[in-house]
Amino acid sequence: MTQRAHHITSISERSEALSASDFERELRDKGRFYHIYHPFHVAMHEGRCNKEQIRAWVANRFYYQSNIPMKDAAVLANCPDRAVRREWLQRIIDQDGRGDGPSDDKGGIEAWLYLGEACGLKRDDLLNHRHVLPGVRFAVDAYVNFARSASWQEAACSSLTEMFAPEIHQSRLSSWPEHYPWISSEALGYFRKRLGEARRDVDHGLSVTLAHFRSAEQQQHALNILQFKLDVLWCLLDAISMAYVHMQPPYHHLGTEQIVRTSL
Ligand SMILES: O=C(O)c1cc(C(=O)O)c2c(n1)C(=O)C(=O)c1cc(C(=O)O)[nH]c1-2
Repeated sequence: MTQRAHHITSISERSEALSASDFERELRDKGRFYHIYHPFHVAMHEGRCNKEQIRAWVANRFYYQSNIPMKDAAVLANCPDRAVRREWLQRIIDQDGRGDGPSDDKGGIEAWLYLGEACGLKRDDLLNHRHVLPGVRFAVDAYVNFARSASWQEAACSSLTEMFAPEIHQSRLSSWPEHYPWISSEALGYFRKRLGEARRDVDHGLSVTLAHFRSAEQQQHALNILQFKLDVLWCLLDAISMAYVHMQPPYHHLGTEQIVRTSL
């Protein structure tokens, strides 16, 4: 806590802009706040999650997954630069795929549904977001709304948590087969697929960010945006922990009483 407070002060007091390489180093240093260090993620990595907790994570994380293409469509909608749009479009295709035929790339969302079904979840329940906790919904919606209202460069910067994603996907590929052998290894295809895609996205997002945020003030703004996105990811796991580790989901005092939720 003290270390973090000190870190933030030291950057915000700086009046001169950092060189591109120092700025990149500061952005990468934010990896200290990545959700790979969240107690739920650590437990998942170390094989301490039960089936219900794994299923809860997969179902709730799917809400993030489903919203990524809408977030990327918001970036496109706000971007007047055709060359950037051409490149950014690939992110939507990565998630949505190109079709459902045997030779088509079915995309990341379909790969996540496959993972969900391999974990014992129902496809319809995933698609209807039946298991999604309010805290997860609010955090993910905050990310999408940010991308809608911010400039496309700010939204590009917010995607930079992906700098830390290959390590987290790799950690799941390495530890899940040992700890959770009831999930087939083909079902981990999504994590494999993202290793390369995330690196490519980061090259693009980083080049946009380094070129756009130039003054000390702008660089600090970019670091704040990245922190906001780290907060989004952390909050997802907080909500999941509350419900499935501490066994205190929202309104748990009412016992098994069903909540009727209709869209607003
Ligand atoms: O499972 C994860 O821990 C994780 C984290 C992140 C991230 O760091 O934002 C992404 C993904 N996965 C991911 O699969 C993905 O497609 C993705 C896109 C983005 C983004 O902000 O545009 N983040 C992430």
